[in-house]
Amino acid sequence: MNALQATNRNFRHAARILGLDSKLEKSLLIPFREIKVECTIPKDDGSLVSYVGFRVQHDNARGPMKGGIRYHPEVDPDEVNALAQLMTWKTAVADIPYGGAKGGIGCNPRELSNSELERLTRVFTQKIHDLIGIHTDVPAPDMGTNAQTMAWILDEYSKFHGHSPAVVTGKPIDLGGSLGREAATGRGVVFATEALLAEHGKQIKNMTFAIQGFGNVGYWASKLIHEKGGKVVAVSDITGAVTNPNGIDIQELYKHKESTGSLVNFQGADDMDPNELLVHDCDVLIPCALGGVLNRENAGSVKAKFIIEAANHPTDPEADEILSKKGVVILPDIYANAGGVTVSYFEWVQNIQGFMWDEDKVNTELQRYMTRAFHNIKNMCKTHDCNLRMGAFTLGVNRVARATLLRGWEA
Ligand SMILES: NC(=O)C1=CN([C@@H]2O[C@H](COP(=O)(O)OP(=O)(O)OC[C@H]3O[C@@H](n4cnc5c(N)ncnc54)[C@H](OP(=O)(O)O)[C@@H]3O)[C@@H](O)[C@H]2O)C=CC1
Ligand SMILES: O=C(O)CCC(=O)C(=O)O
Repeated sequence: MNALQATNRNFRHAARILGLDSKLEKSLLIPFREIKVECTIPKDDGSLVSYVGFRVQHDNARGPMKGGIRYHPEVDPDEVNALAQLMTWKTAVADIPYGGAKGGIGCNPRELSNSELERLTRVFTQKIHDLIGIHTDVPAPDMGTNAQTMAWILDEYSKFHGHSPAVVTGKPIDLGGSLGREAATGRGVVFATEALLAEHGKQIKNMTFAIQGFGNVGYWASKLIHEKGGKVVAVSDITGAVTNPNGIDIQELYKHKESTGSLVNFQGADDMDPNELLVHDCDVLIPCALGGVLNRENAGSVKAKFIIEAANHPTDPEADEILSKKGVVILPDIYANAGGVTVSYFEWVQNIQGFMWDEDKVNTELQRYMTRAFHNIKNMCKTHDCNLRMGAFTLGVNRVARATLLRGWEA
């Protein structure tokens, strides 16, 4: 089952629980608009290379569509569709006034120079500039993209539409980015973890964590967990994995990766097989990289008691079933990683107001939104006697369904 089939299945399950009308269900599932563009750029050596870029705008019943842009070799239309749909439910779970979208380019950013990445981003923006906008669709970073990518989109978009900082979020502070946005997804993951653990009479301090991915989300989540006294006993990235049963010093590991480009051969930990990361002995597993990493092959061997889905759709439905039978508690992506889009919303609000918040205000508001969403999900779990994933899906789908019905269908 691919990402789209899995996401559709979860949506349909939620629609059944909510007793949605079948026509409304169908209309919520079909994307508002799917964009596919060809992007040809000259490489640094003068040769031409073509890439395919996608933007799927899933739903706008609750507000402008919102979601990241991913640069990764495995980007495909079904995955972007699934990720766009997840954004619709995520923004509704977080109760921010947005719909959902996602974009991506099938490329390997590691194999492109900075100037090639800039040309590719500008060509992609030229192709989609009339379909995105402050009140229509607002992109942000995702895997393989960052604040610099957003700066190029902002600059290219502004050539057509005038200076428009609110057209993207996750941009550099000097161009109107928000304090706290870079750390926001990881910080939100930590607030979500704290809310979940508190329900189980536990806290981060002294619990053990295994973290897959050491990019934006993985780095910030592991750094903040380490600062709160949690023991990060294993970390992996695309280059390998390291482990230390006494806890890894995350800042030292970060410096090591900065200087060597890799996690391996770090003095403060032992190298380990990266395939072992997801089944490593720990209390809490946090996937922060690719989708579909937990599947029927490895789910039975997972030792963690809690899984926090910082990545999007890291658990496929078969793994979901195996893990819940084992009693593993899964905090779903559409809630666990919503801190990023929540602070993106704060950034957009600041741009529109022309007023900058200090970082404490951003973090305090983020915690309030994450805690409120957790309690709303728990209420749905009680009402519908369902797990946290269905609690989050029913919460999000119900909000979008209500907004859609209120708008009405008259042509
Ligand atoms: N950025 C954000 O605000 C948000 C991101 N997310 C989700 O979080 C996840 C991570 O995104 P983000 O941190 O932004 O992306 P980044 O590109 O910053 O980091 C991705 C990380 O995953 C690692 N990685 C890639 N492939 C593998 C692999 N096969 N095994 C182990 N590690 C791997 C990369 O390794 P290396 O460092 O070696 O390249 C990198 O450390 C994605 O699923 C994304 O959709 C969700 C909400 C918001
Ligand atoms: O910050 C945003 O707008 C979107 C972040 C994102 O792509 C995600 O939550 O998956």
